[in-house]
Parts: sequence; C-alpha cells; structure tokens
Amino acid sequence: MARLAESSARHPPRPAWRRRVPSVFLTRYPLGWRLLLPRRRTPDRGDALFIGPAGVFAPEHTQDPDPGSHAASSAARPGGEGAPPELAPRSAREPAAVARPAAEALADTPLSGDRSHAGATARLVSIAAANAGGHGRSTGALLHFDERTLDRLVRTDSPRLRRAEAARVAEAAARRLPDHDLVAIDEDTSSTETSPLFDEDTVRGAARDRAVSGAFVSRIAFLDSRQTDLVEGIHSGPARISGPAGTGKTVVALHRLARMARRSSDRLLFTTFVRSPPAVHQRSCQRLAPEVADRVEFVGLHRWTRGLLAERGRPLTVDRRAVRNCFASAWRRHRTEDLQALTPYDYWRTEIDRVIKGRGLTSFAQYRGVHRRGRRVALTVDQRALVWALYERYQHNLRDRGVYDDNDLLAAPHEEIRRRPPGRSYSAVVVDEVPDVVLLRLRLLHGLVDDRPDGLLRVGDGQQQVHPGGWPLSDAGIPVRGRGEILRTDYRNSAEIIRYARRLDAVDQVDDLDGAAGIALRDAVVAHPGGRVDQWTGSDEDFDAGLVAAVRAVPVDETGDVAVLATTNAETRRMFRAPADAGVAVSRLDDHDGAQTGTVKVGTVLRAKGLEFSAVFRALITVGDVGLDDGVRRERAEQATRQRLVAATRARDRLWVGRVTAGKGPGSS
Ligand SMILES: Nc1ncnc2c1ncn2[C@@H]1O[C@H](COP(=O)(O)OP(=O)(O)OP(=O)(O)O)[C@@H](O)[C@H]1O
Repeated sequence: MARLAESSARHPPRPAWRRRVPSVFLTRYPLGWRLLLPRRRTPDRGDALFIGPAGVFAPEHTQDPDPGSHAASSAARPGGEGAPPELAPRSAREPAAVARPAAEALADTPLSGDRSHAGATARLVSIAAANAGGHGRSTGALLHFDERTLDRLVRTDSPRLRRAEAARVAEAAARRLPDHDLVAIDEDTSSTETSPLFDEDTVRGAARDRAVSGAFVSRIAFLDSRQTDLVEGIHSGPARISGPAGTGKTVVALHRLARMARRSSDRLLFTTFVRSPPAVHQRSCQRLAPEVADRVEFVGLHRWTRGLLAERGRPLTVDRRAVRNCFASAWRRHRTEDLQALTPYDYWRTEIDRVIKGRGLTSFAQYRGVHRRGRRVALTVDQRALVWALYERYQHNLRDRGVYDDNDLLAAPHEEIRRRPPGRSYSAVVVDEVPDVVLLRLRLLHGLVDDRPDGLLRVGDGQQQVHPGGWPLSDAGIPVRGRGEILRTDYRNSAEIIRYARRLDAVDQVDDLDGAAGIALRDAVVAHPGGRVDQWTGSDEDFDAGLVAAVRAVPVDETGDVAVLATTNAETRRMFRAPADAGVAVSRLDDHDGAQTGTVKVGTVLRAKGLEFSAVFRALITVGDVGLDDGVRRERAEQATRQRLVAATRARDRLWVGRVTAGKGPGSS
C-alpha cells in the first residue's frame, strides 16, 4: 500500500473515486494481482492494466458506463465526480484503439523459450463510480462495471493465470511500458505454487505438483509467436492447421474465432465429430471473449445436422438398431465365400459407411477406381463388385424400411442447402479433428462458406485419426492453396508422457491434411519436462483392483481433471463400475461439458479426442485378433496404436496404462 501511495502521489490529481479503485482493488484482492498505473494519462490508452488470476484487464474509468443510460445520470455519481474535463468520456472513444496499447504491451511478451502471453486476451473494462449501474454488461468489446460490482470481474472460480504467471506477465508488460508504475503487494508465492510455463528452475517436479494438486491450467491464456501469426493471419480461402497432439491447434482456432467475432457481427461455427469438446471449448471461448461468445456456435456435427433438418421441418433420426438390421439382412443375402473369407462382417460395414457412402460415391464405376486410403485389405475388381452388390442391397433395405443411417443424415442437408441456403449463415466455420470427419460432411461444411477468405478452417492431426479409412482432403472439392500451417511445440504433455507416446507413433504416414508430409509426435518440440508414466500388467480378474488402486493414488480435486479411458462401450461400463463400487466419484465423459464436477470422467478414447486431463488412466483389456487376415489385422493394429496415442496424449502430467495379459497376476514394468 505504501508503494501504491507513493505511486499515486506521482500521478496527476484525479477524482477521488478514481484514485480509490486501485487501492480498494489491492486491499480486497491482494493475492496474485498486479497493477500497472500510467504516470500520465493520454487520450489514446487505457487508465491502467490489472493483471491477476482472472486474467488481464485494461480498465477505463468512465463517467458514464453507457452513454445515454438513465442509470448513469450525474445524480447517481457521488460528489458529482465525473470524467476529467481534459478527456472525453472514455466509452465515447474507440475501444479497440484504447485496448491496442494494452494488447501490444502483452502480445508476444517473451517469457521463456518460445512462449508468450496472448495480448488479445486483455479485456477492456469500463469502471464507473459506485452506483453508476455497471453490472458486467458488455457492449461490443467493452465490459461495464462500477466500483461496487468490480467483484464480479475479478473473482473467478476458473483462474486463467496462476499467481506466479500473473507476476511474470506483469513484469514483462512493465518492461514494455516504462512510463507505468508496477504496483503489487509483495508475497511469497513459491511455497504454494510453481510455474512450469515460465521458470526453468522450478519446472522439474512442477508437472507432478500440477497433477497432484489438480491445478487448473488455462487452455487459452498463452500463444507463442507462431500461434499468434496463425491467429492474426488472413487466409485467402479455405485453410488448414495441423501438427502433433497438444501443439495448440484448437487454442489457435478459438483465438481466431474470438478475433473474428470481435471484428464483425456475423455468426461463426465451431464443430467436430466428437460430442463433448464443443461444450468444453465453448466454455473456453466464453472466458476468452465473453462479449461475443454467443455469436460463436459450438456444436457436434450430428447435432448441427439434425438441427438444420428439424428447422426445415424434415426431422431425421438414426435408429441404430434398425440400421444394424438392414445391414445384417443385406449381409445374409450377399455374403459370399469370397467376402466372408477375406474379413469379418463389420469390416464391410465400415467399408460402406466410410469409403462408399461417407465419401459420397454413387456408382460402381467410382468405387471401382477409388483409392481406399488406410484400408489394408486389397480388393480385386471382382471383389469390389461383390461389395457394391452388398451396398446396393443395404440401401434397398434402408429405403424399404424407411430407415436412415448416419450418412443419410448428412446427405439430406446437402439437398436442403442446395434448395434453400441456411438463413442463419456463417461467415466462418472451423472443423476440428478433420481426419475423422467423413468427406460428405466436410463438403457440407464447406458449402456453408464456400471459398470465401477466412471462411473454412480445417484443424487436425493425421496421426490421431481413430476411424479407419481416409482420403486426401482435396477430394472434398476444397481448393488447396499452398501448404497448410503446421504447429510443432507440444505444450500439453510432459516429457515422460511424450516419451511413452513416441514409442507408439511409428504407425503410419502423417500428412498435413492434404497429403503432404506433416509433423509426427516424434518430431514435436517438448515444452514441459517431468511427468510420470506407470504401466501395469496383469490378469483380467486383477485388473479392476489395479485400476482402482491407481486412481485412488491420485487425489481428485474439485476440477475433476482426471479421466479413465477405455476402448469400447462395454469396457467403459466396466471401468465406470469398478471405481464407483470402490467409492470413487465418477461421471460419464459423454456428459462432460467442461464444468468442474470433482469427478473422475470415464469414457472411450474416441470421446476424449480433443480434450485433456491432468491424469489419464488407460485400460487396455481386449487381447489379440486371432485368425484374421493379415490386412485386417494390420489395419486393426494401426487403429489400436492410434487410439493408444490419442489416449496417452490426453494426459498432461500423469499416465497410467493397465494392460490385461494372458498371464496371471499383476506385475509392474
Ligand atoms: N503457447 C502456449 N503456451 C502455453 N500453453 C499452450 C500454448 N499453446 C497451447 N497451450 C496449451 O497446450 C494444450 C494443448 O492445446 P490444444 O488443445 O489447442 O492442442 P491441440 O493441438 O488441439 O491438441 P490435440 O490435437 O491433441 O487435441 C492446452 O492446455 C493449451 O492451453
């Protein structure tokens, strides 16, 4: 406080309430907050920078939180104090211009290595005198508070910055703003916190602390210079970002969406084929850009498609049991020695779902010549003809019984969009986890924005594809202009986790989503040292106890930042029951929406795509594929390895892999 008083003395006289805000602020919120106060006010910059756990704010002290609002009449202002005569009311100034110096002071601030704070996350806040009526409303880029409601701005259950991080960001910004005073209450943060992002000395052990404490790590607070370029860059047409796990592809996409939303009043769409991530990312977007987040729609592809059809009065549902029956009866009619001997039944279902229908093939001539990328069972022309006959029978059954499968759900909107383009049009569409999105769906999304600049952004990592089959994305009719952007620093996984996952990655070529060579995890730059991997092997009957003991050894705090991941739904049910019976609080990963539930999330690896946890427990239960054709076995092995890679790279600090072996009794390796 003495330092604040000393600093205030150097400031030009200003109305009492405006002097009061920083001191009240520091009295109420000493822990972790830093204030940067300008020695001289200038019309083109904000009044200060407040940097603390809730983020970075550029407050504007204003006479009127909302010009023209009755709530902000002069009678409401204590002592009739208002804006200084030399300046126009701040809210009348261009918020983006005022925020710019703050963003520049923070943007790309060198911290350690290639990391930096994302200046664009600084929020411009208008703070009015007490009772002036600002309650956290947002108008455009500006958030409105008054002296008394400031609480709502700075109190947060989801800190964006650790205290040590806030201190580091503030110090860096102070170096950039030499005409500002840095004010903080001195405190010793070292006993309670470490900052693995910034301090190489404290970094060893920090990852473990992060795991054990379950500390919240803000997904969106940091961007390195390469990522900042990708956020700011203008794409002349459809663009793509690829890179290994944890390199910030999604974070970049979220920042881009926030930036675009702030600059226009259009609607934007973020979608992916997995159900949970859109809800989780929506929360991140709300923290990143609360004033515009409602214009960014986060929705799974299935839900979006169903929504469009329902809006058009053509609701379609997929009755999976009926779909299975349609395929089973087609198989009974068309299975031949040839097909049956080659591979099991479900292989052909995938062939139809992903290679034929998912790719939008409509004639045998197309199927006959198509490169079945990622499918390891080679087919002669005659065999393809057999598959085509099976497909036609399946289609006949669907039509006959009035049943729709997932791909039909995609084909219908194509017709709808052709008939009448969606009223709620989007100016930009981001598709995450692209390698797993069927071609038909990608075409549909492309159709929403066509080739307009900054319209379509495809994000993904070929190495993490969990569904079989694939195609060069250029087959979707989306123009490929130059190379895609590749990120290569893994900020999520601690070194030990990466070391483990790298051993899994020799599996397949990795491309940049358009067939050119991409970057595999083995080539990623490691940002965090430390981490821990435990491997358990044992018999099926000992597995549950092994898993429960391991889960119990990691305390689960209120963030519930822990997941148990299995391969199949049946295994997931078992993985749910075992800890639940032992008294561990569990919840379904399918229901996870990013809220802090204090429960261990249990689900399939597929459902975990795009998410991350402090600790991950991976169950490897199913043993071997006996008696399968080599091609099928190879394809399954590749898929299994990719799933293992995806599961392992969901873990930031701690990974446990439990594998059931033929032998009896648990052991450790
Ligand atoms: N520049 C950075 N500095 C610090 N942390 C970062 C940075 N960029 C990303 N991160 C963090 O790395 C983690 C992974 O980011 P993100 O989920 O965007 O990666 P991704 O490439 O989409 O991963 P995946 O393909 O595995 O889903 C997040 O916790 C994010 O906050």
